[in-house]
This record gives sequence, C-alpha cells and structure tokens, in this order.
Amino acid sequence: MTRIIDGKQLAAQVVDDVATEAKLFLDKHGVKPGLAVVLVGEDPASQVYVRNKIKRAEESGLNSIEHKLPADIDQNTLDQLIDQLNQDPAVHGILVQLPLPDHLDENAVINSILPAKDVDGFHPVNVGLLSSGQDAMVPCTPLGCLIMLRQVMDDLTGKHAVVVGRSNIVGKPMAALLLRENCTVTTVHSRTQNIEQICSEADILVVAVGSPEMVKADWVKPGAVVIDVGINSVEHDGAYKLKGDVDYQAVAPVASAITPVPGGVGPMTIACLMKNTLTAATQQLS
Ligand SMILES: Nc1nc2c(c(=O)[nH]1)N[C@@H](CN(C=O)c1ccc(C(=O)N[C@@H](CCC(=O)O)C(=O)O)cc1)CN2
Ligand SMILES: [Mg+2]
Repeated sequence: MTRIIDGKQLAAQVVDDVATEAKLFLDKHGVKPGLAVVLVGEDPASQVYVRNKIKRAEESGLNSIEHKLPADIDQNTLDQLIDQLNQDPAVHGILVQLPLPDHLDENAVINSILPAKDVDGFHPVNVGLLSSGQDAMVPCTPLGCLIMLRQVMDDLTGKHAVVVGRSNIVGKPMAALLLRENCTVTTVHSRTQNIEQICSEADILVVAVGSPEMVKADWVKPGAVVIDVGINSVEHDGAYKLKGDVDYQAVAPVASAITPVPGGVGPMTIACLMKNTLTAATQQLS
C-alpha cells in the first residue's frame, strides 16, 4: 500500500506545536514572536500565499505585520523599509514574497535582510551555514519536505536522494539539507543527460522543476519515496486544475510514499515559515 503523505494534516500539527511554543514565548517575554510580511505588487498567486501566511500566523499565535507596496515602488524605498524592519525589535522575522517585479533586484533585497531575521533562509549567510552543515535558518519548502520524509522514514542515512531542479529556493537548499542528513545526494536539472535513468536509482526523489507531470512511472524505483514540490496550473476543457511535477496517478502505485498536489508540500511551506519565525524570535531573545 502506498502511503499518501498528507501535507494539510501535518501542517496543522506543525502550526499547533508552534502555537503552544508561542504561548510560552509570550508568557516569558511579554511579546508575541513578530513576522513582517512584505508583498510588492498584485500578482494573484502571491496575494493568495501572503493571505494564507497571515492567516497561519494568527493561528500560530504570532504577531504578523503586513506591508503591501505598489508594483512600481523603487529599490531605494524598499531598501528603507527593510532597514526599518531590521531595526524594529518587535519584528523577529522578515519575509519578502517572491518573485519581485522585474525592475527590482531580488538578490539585493535578500542580502539586505538581517540573517537573524531571514525566516526564508535565503540570505547568503544562512545558505553558507546550511552548506557547511551548521545550524541555519533553513528555507521553508525544503524544511517542509524533510519533515514529510521523516514521517515515512526513520533514518535517511545512506539513502540515495535525487533532487530534480537547482533553484535557490528549493533544489539547492534541499540537496544541502539531505547531505546534512547523510544521504548520498545527486542533483539533476534541465541540462542533465539520462535524467530518467538517474531518477530511477533514487530511494528518495524530490522534484521541483515547475513542469506539469514530468516524472513518469518508469522514472521511479519501486518503493521510492516521492516528494512533489511542483504546483502547476493546467487548463483542461476550459477549467484550470493544479498539477504537480509528478504524474501522480501513474507514479503513486510504484512509490512506497508520495505527496499529493495540492495538499502536500505547499501547506508545509507556510507552516515551516511559522516554525522559522518562532525559532528566530527565540534566538533573538535568548
Ligand atoms: N519569499 C518566498 N517566496 C516564495 C516562496 C517562499 O518560500 N518564500 N515559495 C513560493 C510560494 N509559496 C510561498 O511563498 C507557496 C506556494 C504554494 C503554497 C500552497 O500551499 N499551495 C497549495 C495550492 C495553492 C493553490 O490553491 O493555488 C498546495 O500546494 O496545496 C504555499 C506557499 C514562491 N515564492
Ligand atoms: Mg525579478
């Protein structure tokens, strides 16, 4: 029987745990852990994600502060806001929703966030800490994927993990995290030759490419654990449906465990943002 890893249920559990800890934090310090959420422009998907982050923050007992900025804001004004949030003692975590409009320099914005408040784990200091196997703020999607893997695997040591995709948000930090868990890690991407063959040797397959249903049944070793990070909106007969990067119907019978889309990695990304904010607040006040 294939196990379906229920991201919605697991995320609710993570949020519950954060809420318990956040209450203890409030009792001890007299303030709630504070999360500043910065949204630039009106991208519909980003608006949904930010709304869900604010909702989850309330459920987690965090204080969320939303900053909605117009799409044509200049770099200087955005930098000034980040500076102000860096200095605000009530703000323990800063989240800038990506992607930013093209005229803004995403790397410059990420680099201007204090590493201690970088709850996305995208700052080069956190990237370096994670890559060198040290305590770091771990990006929310890979952290969520790891928590899901631990639900179905006692020990990841020595497992061959194949990560499909090399983005800064998911692929690269996922590979670093799996290495820290003592996996043998292979990263494959759009220029990799024999990609199907390499994937079919994986005990753990994490797919984050943004290509609907790319991974087919013959790419997957029987009994592998499959984590699908893709969220693709696909039109069928005039209606839009969300599809992962994995052909779920075909792959589920081959895998020992698999995450669905929707309701898999996505909700865990948001829950892990709450977890990171609590961690950041605790580290800043201890
Ligand atoms: N600053 C950041 N920007 C972005 C991140 C990030 O981690 N930090 N990740 C993605 C978007 N993202 C969170 O920001 C995100 C995407 C999807 C989901 C989610 O729950 N998806 C649902 C389906 C949603 C739908 O119905 O459209 C699911 O998978 O069930 C959560 C968070 C890029 N930007
Ligand atoms: Mg851009």
